[in-house]
Amino acid sequence: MNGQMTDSFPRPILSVRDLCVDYVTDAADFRAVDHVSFDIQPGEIFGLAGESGCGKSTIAYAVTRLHQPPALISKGSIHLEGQDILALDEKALCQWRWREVSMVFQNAMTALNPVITVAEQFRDVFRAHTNMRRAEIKERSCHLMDLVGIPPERLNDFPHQFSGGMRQRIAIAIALALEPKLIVMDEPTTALDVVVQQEILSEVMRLREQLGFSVLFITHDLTLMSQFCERIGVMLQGRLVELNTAHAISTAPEHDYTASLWRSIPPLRPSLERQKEMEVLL
Ligand SMILES: Nc1ncnc2c1ncn2[C@@H]1O[C@H](COP(=O)(O)OP(=O)(O)OP(=O)(O)O)[C@@H](O)[C@H]1O
Repeated sequence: MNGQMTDSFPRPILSVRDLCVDYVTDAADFRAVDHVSFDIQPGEIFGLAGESGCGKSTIAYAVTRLHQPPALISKGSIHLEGQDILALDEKALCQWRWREVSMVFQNAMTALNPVITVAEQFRDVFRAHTNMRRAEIKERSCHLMDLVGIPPERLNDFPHQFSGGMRQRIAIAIALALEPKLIVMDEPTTALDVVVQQEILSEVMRLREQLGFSVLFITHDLTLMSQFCERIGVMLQGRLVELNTAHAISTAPEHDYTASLWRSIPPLRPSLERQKEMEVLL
């Protein structure tokens, strides 16, 4: 497969090799992730695309070691900056999450605790992972709110007092709190309207420039993904069937399934250029 980028980047931040994840139940075993390998480079936004049920979220949970039974990693390896993630015990994992890798999921309401203020949610993360004092935590929380474009005065509000887009920005701010190397975003903007979606993703790109983190971005929306990601892996029934630059995936998909994903998106106002591309694919 193309798009490995080995020449320009000497060492990946995340390296997933030959990963297999099974759902093991009394009734049957089901292989949700089937021998998947990919790397994410420092500062790269890497996308995983594919239809519902192809195993994207299972990979997100495995990479963050948030997977729970019946999910079982039955084969392969995951390294973050050379560290073997599958070898970490629970205590090490607690230190590792947020500091090295953090997560933003689809529904911020489930990520944010509805009964405590946003300030308290920041405080929880800082208290669990740093020795920062109260004043320092407040200052850092204000800075993070500012970074994602929400007035710091709103720190004392509760999650339900914010719009869906603002809640997702707050989830991103908390994910950035300890300056992790990798942020896993699983359908982070799916529940939002397209304008807010674009705003938030532009914001993430800007923050990435500023802070240098990498992103594993998961969505079923290939159009959005191709605007946002440098490289894309396309999944089908647990397998990674194509991995390439976003440009190549959108202009010259190599796998029939990738081409069929594009065909399934109805263009609202296709440009002449796009019409020609579509004709080639069809
Ligand atoms: N707890 C579970 N027990 C058994 N099978 C599961 C479980 N969770 C997920 N699966 C199965 O694993 C496969 C991969 O699911 P996964 O959620 O990773 O897909 P996805 O690509 O993220 O889909 P979506 O975009 O709908 O979230 C699916 O076939 C799903 O039915």
